[in-house]
Amino acid sequence: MAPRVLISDALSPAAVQIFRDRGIEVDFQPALGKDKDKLAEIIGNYDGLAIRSATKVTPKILENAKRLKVVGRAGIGVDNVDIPAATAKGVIVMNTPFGNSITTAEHAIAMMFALAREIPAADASTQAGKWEKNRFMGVELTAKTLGIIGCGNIGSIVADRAIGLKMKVIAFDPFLSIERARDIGVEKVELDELLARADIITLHTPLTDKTRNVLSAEALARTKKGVRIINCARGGLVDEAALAAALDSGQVAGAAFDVFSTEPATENPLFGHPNVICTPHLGASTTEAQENVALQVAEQMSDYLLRGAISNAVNFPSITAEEAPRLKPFIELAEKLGSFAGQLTDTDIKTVRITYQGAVAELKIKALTSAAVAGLLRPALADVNVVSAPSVAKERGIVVEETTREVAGDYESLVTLTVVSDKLERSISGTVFADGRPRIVDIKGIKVDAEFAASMLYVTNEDRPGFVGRFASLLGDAGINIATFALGRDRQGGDAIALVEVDGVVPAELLAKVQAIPSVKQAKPLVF
Ligand SMILES: NC(=O)C1=CN([C@@H]2O[C@H](COP(=O)(O)OP(=O)(O)OC[C@H]3O[C@@H](n4cnc5c(N)ncnc54)[C@H](O)[C@@H]3O)[C@@H](O)[C@H]2O)C=CC1
Ligand SMILES: O=C(O)CCC(=O)C(=O)O
Repeated sequence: MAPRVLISDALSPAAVQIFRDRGIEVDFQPALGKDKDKLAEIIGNYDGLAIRSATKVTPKILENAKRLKVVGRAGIGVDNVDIPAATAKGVIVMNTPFGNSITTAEHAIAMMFALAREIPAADASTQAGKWEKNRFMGVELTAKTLGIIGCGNIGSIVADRAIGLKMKVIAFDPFLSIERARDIGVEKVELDELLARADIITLHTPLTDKTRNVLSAEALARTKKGVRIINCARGGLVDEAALAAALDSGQVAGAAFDVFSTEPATENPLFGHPNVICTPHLGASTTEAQENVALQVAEQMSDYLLRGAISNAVNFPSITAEEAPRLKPFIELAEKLGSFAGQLTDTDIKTVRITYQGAVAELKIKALTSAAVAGLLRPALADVNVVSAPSVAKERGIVVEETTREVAGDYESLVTLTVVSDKLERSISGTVFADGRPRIVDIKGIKVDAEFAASMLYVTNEDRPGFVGRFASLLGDAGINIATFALGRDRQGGDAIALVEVDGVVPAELLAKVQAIPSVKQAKPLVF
């Protein structure tokens, strides 16, 4: 069945075409994002959801999204998606981190000019027939200092354009290296210095606990008198009420805002102030940017739904379309090793250690580790998956450690999963043979060679004569056919294991009889 995608915001129709060309069924309902009840009602029919900013992907929507695999944000900010809730449900969330950066930077520059020359007010006055030539006296931008808070993709494009306008650019961004600052021609400063020196401040950070109200009443009081402030990033970065007061007092000469603490913004402390310019979150609204992000999100979502390739996911490592087929058998191996250990472990798991040896060490091991942890947890938590597994493990206090060793041993690739609980430490190793099928090659240091089969019986016993005969005849008497039989032991007369593939489910009475064989220590049915 072809995957189905819902577009619930006003994306460029270019996205619809991409989905159709790739053989994905698509429903384009650009106004649906505003109707959360209707969205909750129909989301269960879709594998993918493509959005801009109007759709809020809440826990309630996700609760109903039974087959949803991916949310694609045609844009940068994913603050309208509950990422922890999506991750917990195993839904990949991807964005398009560069497609609208130039356009948004241009909007900030446009806002800067509009503020410097009071263009909106002058326009309104002129068109009202007033010809108030003496009312509007602007400021020149050349040689002024622009303070950028958040100098990432958009901030650095703004810096580039401002340098072209012969402005001096200073930036506050704790993650901006001195080298990068030098390369892009900005002076890296601390926030206090930026506040004290900037003639114009423009914000380009995401909204986080650290950036919320970065321009608070107290910060605004430390700005240069007559500063102008631009926010084309996220509402909530500036304390709007404090800014309105600073505009009233003349501490701030003007403000240009594209984003507001509540959106859609129908009322706001800044509205109606003579030195304020507002736009309705138009930063990304150009034909070019919308086409870029729509095409990109549709390509990314199609690649994931059809080929398992992941790019620009905010809650999972990237996997290219080339890597996906190489990774697939190892994801299966890791998940099954995890499942093997999970089915055998009844006690609280403290630590999971996964070692990747040989060629597999060069693959995206983060994805493999997530798969192993998902397999490990699934016997206890049915709906954990590769995306949600790391956060579920963290929630349960399970430490996940991964190690890579490039040197190959007996196998070209070897994955070893060790589970540590209060009572025991258990290791199991596997590999993928040339046929692409995962194999178990070592259990607790005992060499075996077995495939993972739908129904298996795992037995540990003392290595004594007679076990195999009794065991096989018990299965035969119960009418259980043995498909494959793998044996291993650490030494003659030592610990031995049997891993048997059987047709059908192992009945409880048979299990009890196997457990009653004197040399048997443990017998456990396993399903894969
Ligand atoms: N108005 C609009 O329509 C649009 C708004 N945006 C918003 O613009 C913002 C920036 O986007 P990008 O530049 O693409 O993101 P980015 O991730 O490339 O850059 C953000 C920068 O903020 C910095 N930063 C993080 N915490 C900080 C802190 N506490 N103090 C100072 N700097 C900090 C980061 O180090 C990074 O360099 C995002 O929030 C995004 O949602 C993006 C596109 C359109
Ligand atoms: O889609 C939009 O218009 C908003 C863009 C935006 O805010 C973003 O990409 O972060």
